[in-house]
Amino acid sequence: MTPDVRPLVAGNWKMNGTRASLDQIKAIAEGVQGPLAEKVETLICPPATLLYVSTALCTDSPLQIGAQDCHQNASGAHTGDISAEMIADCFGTHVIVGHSERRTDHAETDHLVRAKAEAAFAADLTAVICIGETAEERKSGQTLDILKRQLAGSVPDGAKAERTVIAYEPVWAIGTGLTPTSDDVAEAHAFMRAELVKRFGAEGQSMRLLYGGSVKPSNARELMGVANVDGALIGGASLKASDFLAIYRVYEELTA
Ligand SMILES: O=C(CO)COP(=O)(O)O
Repeated sequence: MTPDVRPLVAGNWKMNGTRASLDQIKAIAEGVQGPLAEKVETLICPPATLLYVSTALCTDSPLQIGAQDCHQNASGAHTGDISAEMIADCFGTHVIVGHSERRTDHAETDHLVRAKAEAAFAADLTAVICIGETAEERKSGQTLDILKRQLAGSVPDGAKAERTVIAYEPVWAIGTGLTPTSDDVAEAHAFMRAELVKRFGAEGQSMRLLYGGSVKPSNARELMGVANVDGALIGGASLKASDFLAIYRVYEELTA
């Protein structure tokens, strides 16, 4: 954790979820009611098809709803894409940009990710900007160089802590059940913090740095307890309300 920074526990449903899954959103929305919500923010990013109906289910809950991607332009001839403005129009509050699956599946570059984050800011959304090294890059000792390059390339100038979340997701840890050691997470997060402070000063000190990649109820306590880890970006385990809530509740102890 980072002193004076409110953690964020976020779920990325990826290309999973139909109307039947709305029961899980409802259960999460109910489960995050209570005093812990004053200390810890929560967010679920369902597929775009469920965005509007999900926000409607959360009107009485602190659970926030976001999207998984946006186009860099505000509108126009871009078949199949959605804009940040459309997400905001559905009462979404956040958008994930630069997830490694999009960098791979859609050849997204740091330059494009930065433009998407700028589009998010323009629509008054919080951008959850994802970065992380591949297994090969880690093996060859390039992890910190990759993080440096991705941070420099993907985070817009003028990014503010209030609207910027960085998610460190080692590509090799996503959906594999593998996680870095606490020491490796601590090293990566301390490095990212230092880079952000160098560039953004006090704003960089309070930007939230999430860890993502095989976060489960069984390892959340350890990972969330690492210095400069201000929450989680959870894939598979966020699809089940009981798992998501179990991860959220590790903060009962961490914030006590
Ligand atoms: O990619 C992720 C979240 O964005 C992590 O996914 P898993 O939690 O399924 O490893």
